[in-house]
Amino acid sequence: MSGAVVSARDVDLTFRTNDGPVHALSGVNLDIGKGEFVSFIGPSGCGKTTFLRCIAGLETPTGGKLTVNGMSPDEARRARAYGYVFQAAGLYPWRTIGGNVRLPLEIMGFSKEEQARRVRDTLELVDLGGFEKKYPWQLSGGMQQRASIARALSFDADILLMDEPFGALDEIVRDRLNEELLDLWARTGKTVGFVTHSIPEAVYLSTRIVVMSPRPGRITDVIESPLPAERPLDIRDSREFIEVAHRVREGLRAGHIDE
Ligand SMILES: Nc1ncnc2c1ncn2[C@@H]1O[C@H](COP(=O)(O)OP(=O)(O)OP(=O)(O)O)[C@@H](O)[C@H]1O
Repeated sequence: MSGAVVSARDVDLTFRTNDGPVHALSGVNLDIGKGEFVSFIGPSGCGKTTFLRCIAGLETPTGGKLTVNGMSPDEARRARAYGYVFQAAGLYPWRTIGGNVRLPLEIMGFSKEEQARRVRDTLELVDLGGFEKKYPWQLSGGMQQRASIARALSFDADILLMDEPFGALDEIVRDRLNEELLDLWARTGKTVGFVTHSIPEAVYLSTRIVVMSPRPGRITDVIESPLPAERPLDIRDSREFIEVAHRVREGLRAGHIDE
């Protein structure tokens, strides 16, 4: 697909370790179009994080070609093409929530007025309007993760990369954040790359689900979601949802048998 936001062609990555080479990614081919929500799912060690880090220019493939917005990932990183959300919220405890969200804006040299406006707007966007002056420890785990999403959105990059952002949260909070994330995605039109271990989370959120398997890390299935854009939580009881979840599970199982 020309004009893809992310384009991967035969991407390979082998880590050299003291225990010998680790083939983390093998022959990865994938295009991610503008505005897609693409989830990566697979067992531990299948290379999900590694692939996300390659897109972010934080790891360099040892083979193949990878472009982000038509540039090398490293150029895209320097052009601030993406915001990145980690599994742990990673907020600085000595900064307020507003101060944390402001940090990338300070580093990028936005004016004081622009910083203030963007902090206010992005905190509103993640429903943390009244919490700018609070410290991270004063917020629940789910609220901290929303603040870390606000930090990744504050400079309005078109791409949002999320590495198991809700993995450490309980089921109910996770459900709510999933709903909020879908709403945010619909309102902002970002292109999202999302790593998860959870089949329901992947199926609920994604326009496409990329199933991966380990040793070597590779793509075993890519599933186009038939679900409508509008997704209330109880869509998880629908036949379409259960069918997609079933196909993901089959993909995971097939990858396992291949090992
Ligand atoms: N910097 C590194 N040096 C050496 N090996 C690495 C490095 N980073 C990752 N690996 C190895 O590459 C493989 C893929 O790791 P990766 O973290 O991408 O998997 P993952 O699918 O994200 O797993 P998890 O779900 O546990 O986070 C694993 O075998 C891992 O041990």
